[in-house]
Amino acid sequence: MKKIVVKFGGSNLRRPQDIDRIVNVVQTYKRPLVLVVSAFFGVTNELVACVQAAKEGAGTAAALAESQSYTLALRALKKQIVAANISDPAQRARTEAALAVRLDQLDRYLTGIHCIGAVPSFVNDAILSYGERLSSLLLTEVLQSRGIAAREALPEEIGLITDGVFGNAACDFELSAAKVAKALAGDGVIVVPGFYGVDQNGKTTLFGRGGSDYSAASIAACLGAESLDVWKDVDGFLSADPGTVSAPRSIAQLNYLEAAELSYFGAKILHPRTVEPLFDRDIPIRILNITRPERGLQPYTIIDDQRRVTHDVVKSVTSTEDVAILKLHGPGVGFKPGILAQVTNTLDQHGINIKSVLTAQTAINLLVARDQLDAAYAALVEHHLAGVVEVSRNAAVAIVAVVGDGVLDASDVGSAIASRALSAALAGGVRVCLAAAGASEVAAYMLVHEEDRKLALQAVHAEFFGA
Ligand SMILES: Nc1ncnc2c1ncn2[C@@H]1O[C@H](COP(=O)(O)OP(=O)(O)O)[C@@H](O)[C@H]1O
Ligand SMILES: N[C@@H](CC(=O)OP(=O)(O)O)C(=O)O
Repeated sequence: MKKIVVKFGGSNLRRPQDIDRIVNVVQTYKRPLVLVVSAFFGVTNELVACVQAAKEGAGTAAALAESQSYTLALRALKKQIVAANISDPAQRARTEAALAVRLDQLDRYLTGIHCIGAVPSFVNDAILSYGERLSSLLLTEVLQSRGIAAREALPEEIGLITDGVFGNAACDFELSAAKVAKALAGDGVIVVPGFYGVDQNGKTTLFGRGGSDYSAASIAACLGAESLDVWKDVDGFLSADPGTVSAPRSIAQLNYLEAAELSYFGAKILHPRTVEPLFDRDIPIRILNITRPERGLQPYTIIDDQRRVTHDVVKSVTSTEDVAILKLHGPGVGFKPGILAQVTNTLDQHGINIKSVLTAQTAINLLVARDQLDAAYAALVEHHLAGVVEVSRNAAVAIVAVVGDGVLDASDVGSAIASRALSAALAGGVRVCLAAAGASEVAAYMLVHEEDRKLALQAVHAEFFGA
């Protein structure tokens, strides 16, 4: 029987008693499972803050004291969770002892960076993985205490090998697939901490923030799983971020392309690369809501390869501020051959990814991640590109995208979608800097002034889904 890979994230782990809901879900499946689990809500952010304080304090006593007070708070939180979920005193003591071993490891890493006054990338990734390492241990122990045959399997033990890029790794399927499948064979429930794999030397490499979705997708791909079931705290993929738009609609089905574009353009519900490993393996992603136990295992959203153009074409509207514009000005930059090649080579040498390129006769617009803007600007200014008279940058922008199969269709409805979105934004008073349609079959986007992001999202959502 094929396995189901089930992912529980921080949205399912907010309070100590939330573990109970997870145990109930696991029992509902009544079959062997691979669980991928994230850190408790907020824990990774705290670890990031600890590392940041260490970097800034560069080995000072104050920064060390801050780290120690954080790990003490984490110990207290874990004790609370154990007390809320394990009633047998002997097992409680055993779990606390096992957690203490892991917390001691974390303490040693944190003390180490204070001693050397620096945070090497491999240590950074190791430290940030502890939220997940604590959750997987804890969940395994709680499942065992409820009579469920469960065991923990760490990425370094099962051979989840990455390309070795610290902070933003990708899974190496050639090296991982067979080993992971073998290690995760067999009955029972196997709990794997998400968020990281290991390089070929066994060093922890993170999959980027929110990366447990991608861990789970990678494991599902290695196993040729029946499905990847992702449990969240909302009714599946929604027509917009519920934090910005009131009463967005639940989307019953998305195809892989649509889901990939939505995550790329900022829909926070899935890590941007979650769909990648599943695309050509035909493994569906099912999104379920842990706060609605009455629905059992019925998903709200299924993401698969079915390409369906709905009557209203647009399935979701999304936005992100993780973007900036780099503009190369020159009287004939759009005309001269070779400039773009030089630009991409230069940025590539500095490890900068170009999200999009829009050219005109007198300007080349490059969209890059906001945190790479300054490095990209410096690299291009330093390179002195022939024909470029000025390089300018603008970080005060946001992307708003409409996504749905058929958005760029030549039919009347499809071709009207991008202009409807743009008109709705403009009519709502949004300052639009740039618009693009055609780069993807299923998405069109516009760049707006960052202060107008919410307004734009609300106006465009209202245009397609009603106010
Ligand atoms: N289009 C969207 N559809 C559904 N949820 C969204 C969307 N955009 C943003 N979200 C947010 O994503 C959250 C779930 O994702 P996340 O917090 O990353 O879960 P987890 O931590 O479990 O991985 C929801 O609580 C919701 O606020
Ligand atoms: N805990 C990590 C990884 C992760 O994926 O978390 P979540 O599943 O809660 O998005 C983070 O916060 O980045």
